[in-house]
Amino acid sequence: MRTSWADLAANSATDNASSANNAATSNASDPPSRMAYVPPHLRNRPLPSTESVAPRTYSGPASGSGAVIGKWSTPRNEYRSGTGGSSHTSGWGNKSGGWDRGRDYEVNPFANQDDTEPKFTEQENTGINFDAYEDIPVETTGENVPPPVNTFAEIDLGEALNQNIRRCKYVRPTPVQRHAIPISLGERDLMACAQTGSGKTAAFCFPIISGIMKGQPVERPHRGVRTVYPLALVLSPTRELSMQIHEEAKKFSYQTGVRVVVAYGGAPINQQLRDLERGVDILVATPGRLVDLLERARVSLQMIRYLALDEADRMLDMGFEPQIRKIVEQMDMPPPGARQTMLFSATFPREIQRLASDFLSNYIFLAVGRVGSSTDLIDQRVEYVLESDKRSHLMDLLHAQRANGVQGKQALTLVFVETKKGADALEHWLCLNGFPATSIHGDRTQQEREFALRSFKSGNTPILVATDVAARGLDIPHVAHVVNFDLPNDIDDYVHRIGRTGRAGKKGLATAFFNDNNTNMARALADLMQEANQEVPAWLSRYAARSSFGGGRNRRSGGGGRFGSRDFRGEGSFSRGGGSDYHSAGNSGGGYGAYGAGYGGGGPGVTSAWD
Ligand SMILES: Nc1ncnc2c1ncn2[C@@H]1O[C@H](COP(=O)(O)OP(=O)(O)OP(=O)(O)O)[C@@H](O)[C@H]1O
Repeated sequence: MRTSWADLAANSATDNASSANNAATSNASDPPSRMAYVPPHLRNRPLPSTESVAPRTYSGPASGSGAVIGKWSTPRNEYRSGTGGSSHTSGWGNKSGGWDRGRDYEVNPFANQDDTEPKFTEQENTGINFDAYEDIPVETTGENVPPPVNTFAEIDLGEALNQNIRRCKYVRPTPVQRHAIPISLGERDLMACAQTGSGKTAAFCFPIISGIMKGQPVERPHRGVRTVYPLALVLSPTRELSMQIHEEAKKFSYQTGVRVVVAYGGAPINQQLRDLERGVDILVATPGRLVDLLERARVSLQMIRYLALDEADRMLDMGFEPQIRKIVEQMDMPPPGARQTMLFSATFPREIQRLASDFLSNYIFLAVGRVGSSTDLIDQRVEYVLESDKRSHLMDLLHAQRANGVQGKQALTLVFVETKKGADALEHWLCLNGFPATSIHGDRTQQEREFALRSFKSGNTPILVATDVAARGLDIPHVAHVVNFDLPNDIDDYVHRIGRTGRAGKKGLATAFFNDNNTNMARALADLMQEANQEVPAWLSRYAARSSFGGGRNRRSGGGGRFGSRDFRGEGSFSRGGGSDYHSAGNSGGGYGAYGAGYGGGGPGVTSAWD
């Protein structure tokens, strides 16, 4: 018999919360344990003059992008409890270590974790359940596919990078890494689809860093003194994801001589310009801010050798496609074939694959698991909840979860809602009812967004109410429970949302509230759950049967079995368990039949806050 959701949440919380609590208490200079709640309508007001808030000051050497200090000169009142500390997360703190590079100085990205959180980190990456991935079917399509590897040692990534992989405590490559890294090192273009939390970031970062380390030294043109010429560009759809990729890439490139800089919107551009001027090999950016930098001629893409699009399907959907085309096709970036292009996501609708092929040259398609499938590490629940009952139902979940949690602590719970207003309202209501919640959405300032995320990650505010701005890519270690308070209109968005838990081989729980407003999702949801070996409630199957011929933004509805709809080019070969015996499997049918217009949109007031 199944255990109840509350037991499950408690179980994942036992793993998660204790470490989260460690994280929350591990650093004596962290902000006080709970920030003062400020209702949404009172946010963004200047602090009373009596309030003393220590300004952030950068006391480290003039340097690297890691030392982004003093970004925000006017702390908001929400920061009251947070500004005193100096080292709550990387990026703000004054860390030590690293090497000199001219007048420059590289911050040691491992300093914090080595000093204060050894157990936390160790548990993090050695706790990965590789057995969970062993049986995942892998499919590759394309000419002369380089064979996969089983260990990092088999790949010649360079000693400095290998050393960082050890520092990250990555013992073995994950399946997507086993396949994608040799393909990229073989200088092939790649479209890669692998489940959420399966290590795609490293899969594109390692070959880029290694390639830059080993490549011929480059003579950058002297177009303008202030124009910089990165060798690699990594684009991602949200600011927080760009920041996260930047943090990861800095760890991987520590002491390799490869310099990584991030540029994203909502933050003062001057600091980013200064970081760029100190030199950049890999630029991680959101599209809007990059276009700004290109138009100011502060960045040239002329020397780009590597282009990586994370969450590539999102980057090429209607919202972003024009900006991406501008960056990739209308500026000075070398064309496909003259650069190496890597596209990564957990979902890849057929139409987006077709668009994406414009950016690629003779590419290899790699699918680890079914395209767009969720990992079966996530226990998925769907409950029928009327709109008017959602709040009380959520409260019941949270109460039970707290009762079952470690030392009565709330496990980290991420609650997705449809609108920004809805996020504010739910956060307010939760706080009024004694649940420590914060929120992240596109109407909050970047400063507030970053603070909310830090507060959630540290466990100070263990409930985060979010719009889809937090749906993709964010790797928050101890999220025990994802609640789809409002279901999205697109099954791929659901896949990304629930993928914020059950990461890196760990188990997680996802609960969705379903009612008659969500009938267009019934079939896709039931199919997805079935595919991930989840129990599909009989009532949901009935809705699914009824809505089989309905429309909705359900891109799977023509889909066939596990190997349905993969490489849109239509040919296929796959291997099971990642072995090297590639053989033709043909195309087992299906396709993303009903994919159509409207992807990524949303009605008035229903925007989901993408950057
Ligand atoms: N080889 C490895 N060994 C151990 N841990 C790893 C390994 N590779 C990646 N990880 C860890 O797994 C977690 C998930 O990785 P990552 O964020 O890259 O996933 P992802 O596939 O990009 O997920 P998403 O689809 O949600 O963006 C991270 O915490 C990362 O540090």
